[in-house]
Amino acid sequence: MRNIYRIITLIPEYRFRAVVILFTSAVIGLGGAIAPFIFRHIVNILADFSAMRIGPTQAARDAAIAVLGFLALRLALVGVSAWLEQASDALWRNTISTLRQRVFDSMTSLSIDFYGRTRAGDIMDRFGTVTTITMWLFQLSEGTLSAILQLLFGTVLLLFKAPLVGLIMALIVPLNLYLSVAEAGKTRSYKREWHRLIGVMAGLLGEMVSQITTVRSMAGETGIMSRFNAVQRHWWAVREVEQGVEQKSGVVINLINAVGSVSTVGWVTYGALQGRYSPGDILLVLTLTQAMIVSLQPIGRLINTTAEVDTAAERLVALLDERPTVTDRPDAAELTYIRSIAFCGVYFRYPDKAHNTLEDISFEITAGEHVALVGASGSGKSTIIRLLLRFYDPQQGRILINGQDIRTYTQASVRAAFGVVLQDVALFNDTIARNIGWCNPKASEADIESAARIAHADDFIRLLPEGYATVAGERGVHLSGGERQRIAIARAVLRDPGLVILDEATSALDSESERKVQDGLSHLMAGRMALIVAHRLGTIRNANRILVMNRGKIVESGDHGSLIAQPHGVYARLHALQSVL
Ligand SMILES: Nc1ncnc2c1ncn2[C@@H]1O[C@H](COP(=O)(O)OP(=O)(O)OP(=O)(O)O)[C@@H](O)[C@H]1O
Repeated sequence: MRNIYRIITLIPEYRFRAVVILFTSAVIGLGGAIAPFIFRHIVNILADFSAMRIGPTQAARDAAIAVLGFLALRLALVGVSAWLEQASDALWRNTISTLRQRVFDSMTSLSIDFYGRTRAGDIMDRFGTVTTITMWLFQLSEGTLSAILQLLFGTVLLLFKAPLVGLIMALIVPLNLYLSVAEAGKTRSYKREWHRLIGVMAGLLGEMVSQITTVRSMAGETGIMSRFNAVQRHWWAVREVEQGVEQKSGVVINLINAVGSVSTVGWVTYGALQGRYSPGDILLVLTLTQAMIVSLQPIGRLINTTAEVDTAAERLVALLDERPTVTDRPDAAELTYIRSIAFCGVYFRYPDKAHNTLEDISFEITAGEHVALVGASGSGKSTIIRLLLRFYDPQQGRILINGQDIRTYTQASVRAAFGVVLQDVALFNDTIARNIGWCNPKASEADIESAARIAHADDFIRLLPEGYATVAGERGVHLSGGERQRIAIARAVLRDPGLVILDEATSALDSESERKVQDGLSHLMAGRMALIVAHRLGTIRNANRILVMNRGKIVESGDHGSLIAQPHGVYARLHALQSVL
């Protein structure tokens, strides 16, 4: 219950309404428990009438009053139940939406390293448990408390009316609860394991769907299917063992209840033959004990589901307990403009790596300057950009913006001041217009179209079936690599950034597309500071400074002319190689 309790503490605002619903459902349950007393009263009236202890008029009047009382009770229960159903559903909608929102907010605030080590499918699976948990909470609030109260009430009443029957029930009820709790304890580790396996399966499915082109093109379906089947078989085996434990405990509980049920019927019948009970009493005791035994079963099942829901909640709590590794200082200021950027002796190691990815990186970009990063694959160029975007903080050294440590500014304002065009352009399943303006909600249609014109995207957008209203992304129109890049450039233009960050696409575009992309980029970068990760040296000839990287270090620095003049330099070698190609 620890994890479910943690989840409940996340939504304290609904506590009062939940208590009212719990109380009302208890009242309904107790209302239902009054019925056997009315039946008892009616049977006693009929017995008195049969034995001629009362006349027909009085019997008819008393019976009519009792039936009317029963009618009033049922009508009241119908009314209160209708209110309860509506109130419970409203509360369920509120809690589920609030919890979903909290999980979503928490996911959006986590640092990038979390997404590097957690599979998307696994996150989706944990997100889905919000529904399981809230459904369970309402199952609990709707019937359980009243069932427990009925059991208590029934046992106490039986202890007075038929002490031996009461005693039997006083043993059966706690024994049932004890065995159900013990069963839940024994099966907990299995439940935890199969929930984990469901997460793994969801992860595999997510991976397969997002990488479908790679999987298809390499005929990798069999490979991924056999990985999935192996996890599925493991899940099957765990579930089978768990079911075995549950079954054993279920048989023991049912046997105890059967013995209890038969002995109460036997004892009451014996008592009646001895003349100790009136017909009404017999009916009352038998109805009560049978109702109690019947209600024990769902309570047992609920204890079992509680354990299951608690393990699901454990996975959700673990997700919610994740804290961003990169956070804003409480006194962080808003960055409103950029005058200069500087890396000063920066060392950086990825959390899961044993060695430094960047070592002693120092460089500066001042107003209007274009600085390019070149070097072999894996030399750390993109990592520099990731640090600038504050996906990670360096372990040593400082990154300065306008002479101030980057950590003195809020992350959002730093990122908002950048116009980023990365290699992989992600398009959302939305219109082209919204894809361009998605992080500038205030941008008008005219602003979006003007940005698209600067990025040389307007011409191809207008040729799409619905122009700017055409849906792109996962289920939308397919755009080529060059077109996606131009969308990304339009996005960056719209932001009017202080610094343009460009991770140049590795795959070559056709010359027409390349020219348009380059043209768009030139417009974007004109008069602005820019940091460019370059794969093709031809595109950075005019950069003010080129930083050549090798194994996490800057090994050469200068403009194209000065670097090319070093015949044994890394840049000159790279340049010679690309010229040959
Ligand atoms: N999220 C990550 N976690 C751990 N290691 C990483 C991560 N991202 C990159 N690396 C490692 O850091 C090193 C530098 O990677 P980086 O992406 O910065 O290289 P790069 O110079 O941009 O390469 P490329 O030109 O191929 O894009 C590589 O060894 C890479 O494996």
